Amino acid sequence: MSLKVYEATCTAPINIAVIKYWGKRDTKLNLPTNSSLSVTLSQDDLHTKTTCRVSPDLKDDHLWLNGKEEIIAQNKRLTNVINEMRAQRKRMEENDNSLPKISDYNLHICSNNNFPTAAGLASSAAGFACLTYTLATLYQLQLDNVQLSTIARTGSGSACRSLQGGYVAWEMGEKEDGSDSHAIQVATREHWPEMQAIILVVNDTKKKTSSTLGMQHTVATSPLIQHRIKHVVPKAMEDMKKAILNKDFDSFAEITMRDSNSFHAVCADTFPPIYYMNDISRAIVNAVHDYNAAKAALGSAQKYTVAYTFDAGPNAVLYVEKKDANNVLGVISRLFPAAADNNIYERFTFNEKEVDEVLAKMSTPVYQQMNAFKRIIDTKVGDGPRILAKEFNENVSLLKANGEPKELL
Ligand SMILES: Nc1ncnc2c1ncn2[C@@H]1O[C@H](COP(=O)(O)OP(=O)(O)OP(=O)(O)O)[C@@H](O)[C@H]1O
Ligand SMILES: C[C@@](O)(CCOP(=O)(O)OP(=O)(O)O)CC(=O)O
Repeated sequence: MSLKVYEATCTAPINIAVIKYWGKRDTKLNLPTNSSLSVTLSQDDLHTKTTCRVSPDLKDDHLWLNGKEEIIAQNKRLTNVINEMRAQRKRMEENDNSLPKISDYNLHICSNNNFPTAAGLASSAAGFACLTYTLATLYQLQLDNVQLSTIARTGSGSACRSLQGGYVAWEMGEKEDGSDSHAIQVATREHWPEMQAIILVVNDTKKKTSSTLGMQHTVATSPLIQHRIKHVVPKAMEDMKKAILNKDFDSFAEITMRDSNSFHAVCADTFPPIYYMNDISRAIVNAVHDYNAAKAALGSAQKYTVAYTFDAGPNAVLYVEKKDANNVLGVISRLFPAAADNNIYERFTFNEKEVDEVLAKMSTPVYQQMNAFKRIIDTKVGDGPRILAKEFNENVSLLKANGEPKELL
């Protein structure tokens, strides 16, 4: 006879930083050398989904990521989060005898990302936020989002910012134990609903230098990062919070682009240098500056209509207000053409006359190589993690009744 099963399934969003986290002062606890700030993107488009189950039936702990087993004991990031959540549950059980002793049961975890893993699309952020949130739901822990963020941080730094929706700051903190290094919401997604993001996926394969290692090399070898930490980021954080609260797109855009450039400059200052952006990324940067100038010349009251940012990879994330998103994409479709048999732009309809008007004021040449993008994701600002089920539900769970992972769809 099968014994009682406790299970939870949740989803969590990715976040894309507009002020980047790059550098650790403590590599075990993922304590950063600077604060950072990000925008949470909609889970309707990109998300991690995770099911966690405990039961006296299960013989060992197991975790499957995108259908493939990961050995938990060999992955410090996973053990950090899982051990801490178990310990929290155990303390609760010790203080309340009426609670079932589920912290002693083995765990089966199944997690799927609906987008490429380890390709610079913040999979570790969504992944560890989802793991933390799903375990908290399973174990019924009474922790708020700020407390959860300190635990998710020990899995992957950027994950602490995916526990809330909207605009989220990760305050670096000062304490050695990391208890004050957590994420705080700056504004909800409803505060600035016009904000949209367009992700131009240039490459969706696993990157050569992981963020974890890349930032450690930068801290160890780059003199420039000291300037970034001490003088650039503190002011950018203050100015960015004001820009968001005032819904001031010009300031938001300029700080975002400058910070992306500052981050890639410290990567280039690393020895040997790290280059995440490629020729297509740089062509996008030039096109965005040219586009902004053309719009201003055509009488736009804004200095910037669109902003770019690049994480540890060549993919561009463009932030743009809803009123401008279609025109920006229309111009991109002309400058980065798709071959006749490539339908990447097909789902969009552009006002070709308005696209021509902007292009006439621009000097960026058409990119010679066709099919620059593997995929285009147009999305909006989103909410924090969602609970899909607090018990086993066959339709929602990623695990079969016998505890094995379901086949990937
Ligand atoms: N759903 C998940 N559950 C648990 N761990 C995950 C999940 N998704 C990703 N990870 C972990 O995160 C690692 C990828 O992190 P990495 O920082 O290299 O790439 P990324 O997060 O996609 O890119 P970046 O952080 O630079 O934007 C994976 O190899 C895996 O260990
Ligand atoms: C460029 C970034 O995306 C780097 C993210 O680094 P990670 O959070 O993936 O690093 P670890 O803490 O080692 O897991 C910038 C950012 O998201 O702030």
